[in-house]
Amino acid sequence: MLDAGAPFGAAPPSARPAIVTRGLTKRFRGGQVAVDALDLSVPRGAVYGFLGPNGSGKTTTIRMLLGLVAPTSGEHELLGLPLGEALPRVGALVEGPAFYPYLSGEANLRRFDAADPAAPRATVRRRVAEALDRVGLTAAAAKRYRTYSLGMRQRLAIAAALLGPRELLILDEPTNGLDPQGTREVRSLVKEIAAGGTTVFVSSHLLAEVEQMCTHAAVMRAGRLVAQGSMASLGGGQVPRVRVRTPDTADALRVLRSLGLADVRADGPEPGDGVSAELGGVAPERVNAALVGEGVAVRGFAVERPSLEDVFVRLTGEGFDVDG
Ligand SMILES: Nc1ncnc2c1ncn2[C@@H]1O[C@H](COP(=O)(O)OP(=O)(O)OP(=O)(O)O)[C@@H](O)[C@H]1O
Repeated sequence: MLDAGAPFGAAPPSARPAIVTRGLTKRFRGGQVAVDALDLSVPRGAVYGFLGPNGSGKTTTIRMLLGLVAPTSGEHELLGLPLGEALPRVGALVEGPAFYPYLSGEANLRRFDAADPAAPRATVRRRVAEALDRVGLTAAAAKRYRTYSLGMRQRLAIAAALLGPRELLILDEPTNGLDPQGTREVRSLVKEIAAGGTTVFVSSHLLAEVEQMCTHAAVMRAGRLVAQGSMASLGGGQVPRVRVRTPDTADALRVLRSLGLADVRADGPEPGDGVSAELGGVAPERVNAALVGEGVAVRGFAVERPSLEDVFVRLTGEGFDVDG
């Protein structure tokens, strides 16, 4: 929680979350509230998925975080620092940079870097080489941009955000418009960048993407934050259950209890309705072997994993595109 005294707490900057917002609000002219009293807290080292349907306020939030648009009210802090000090340590991909099709990836990055007055000229060669290496484009550095695949183009855009040492990377829908191959490339790149210690804040309208890539997530609905936390806590309360279809209800219940499973119950009043229990840490094959070993006729056996999709659809009242 934020400290009531100092705006964002008294801890030293390095001990504060990578992103904190308090009451962050954007009301556009015409009265529409795009972002409504947002309280985010992004832990250091997280891959933080900023999830919400189109129009839920993700881009507007990111633009406020980066100082590209002024909030109507509320405040925020990046890396525990005033925005001017934080921004050189933050890489961002909001609207993809416009690259020249006839220039190489390397030449494009040099041009991009030249447009940043804060970037030290003397080190451009090394910084461009490092950024290309980080996104796996060293071998394609001299090739013209127009020959790049969609995934390579997006990796170059991320390289542009990595031209300096970054503690925080903010990416707005980095897989939007990519083919499945490009999407895989960008996802694994995000994981690699995070493994190197950079906090990544990534927006997406794709639930599956956030599930695969992120350690934490926030869920937006119509400008409001409806949930945030670790992926485990967001799916909280829903533990995997084992479900057994069998006519031998009483015996099956006895075996499941003997294995120490929790919440063991018959799934219906009729023989054959089956039984179920929370799996806990017990391996499903052990459960099945125990049932069969005790002579229970197992006609069906399934482990039902908790579905974050169910949780998120309930929170947002809308379906997510889960095929991403
Ligand atoms: N400059 C603007 N003027 C007026 N309304 C705006 C402006 N920018 C965004 N909005 C509105 O604010 C709301 C939130 O938009 P925003 O782009 O932040 O959402 P989003 O979650 O990023 O969605 P998308 O993924 O479609 O970009 C939308 O209803 C949008 O129409």
